[in-house]
Amino acid sequence: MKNITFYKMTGSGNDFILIDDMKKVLDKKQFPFFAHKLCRRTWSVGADGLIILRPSDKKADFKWYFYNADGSEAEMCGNGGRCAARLAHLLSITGQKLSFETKAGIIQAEVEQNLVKLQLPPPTDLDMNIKLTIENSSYTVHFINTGVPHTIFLVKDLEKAPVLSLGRKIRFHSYFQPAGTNVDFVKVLSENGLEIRTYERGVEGETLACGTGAVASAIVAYKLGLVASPVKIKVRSGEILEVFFSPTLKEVFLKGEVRLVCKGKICEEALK
Ligand SMILES: N[C@@H](CCC[C@H](N)C(=O)O)C(=O)O
Repeated sequence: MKNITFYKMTGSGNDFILIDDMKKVLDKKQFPFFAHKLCRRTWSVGADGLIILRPSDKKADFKWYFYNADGSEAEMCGNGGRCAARLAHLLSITGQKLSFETKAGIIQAEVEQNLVKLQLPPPTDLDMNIKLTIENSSYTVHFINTGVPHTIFLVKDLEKAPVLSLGRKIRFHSYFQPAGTNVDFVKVLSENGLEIRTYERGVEGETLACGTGAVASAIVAYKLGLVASPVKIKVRSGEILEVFFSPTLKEVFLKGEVRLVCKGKICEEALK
């Protein structure tokens, strides 16, 4: 790992370490360990997740390996996917229109300078109006899988929403086991506008943005008759993600800004 080049990128405030391993020099078995060590803030590079680009076995431009900060592997990540697409284009691994292989299927992407649009897999497992009892209080939530599992909780006051405490209780609630869930607290702003805060599985805390969470929130709000496509979603960083979809939800897109922050070499001590 020593002397390996990494890139730090942020997708609307969701930050990632990216490594080009198209030549397959790294040991795949160590990817979870690298994620766990490198994503530690203060002690290492620090990020919400680690993304490793490798050649695709199927008919895509590349295959990615995505790990959360705790070293767990996730099937998909909307903001990470937008970062990976932009990096692959910047490194001339792909053209402006590209595809990449994930555990959630092949994702299509389009890069236009710092704006990246992804087509996500059609959502699955929609489960509306779930009644949860947590410490003698009842909550009505909604579940959807937009590549990864998300639970949506509609709130009126997002500033006062107990994202960490209630988010963690919902994330680990028996109803969602064994996979667990990400939890999005959602406020409806208008027919085409939402604001969200997300508790992320695998980061085990609030992140500044979540792409699959933005998509999940927009689709659940659409199913409840609260919004129509396109939906602009304000995330915790203050940035706006755009989600648009066909009425049947067979085509779902996520668009937003991506920044390349820096490029560097991993030092041995970053893994200590
Ligand atoms: N931040 C991501 C989602 C990353 C995966 C998630 N933490 C999980 O384990 O399900 C996004 O932008 O979609």
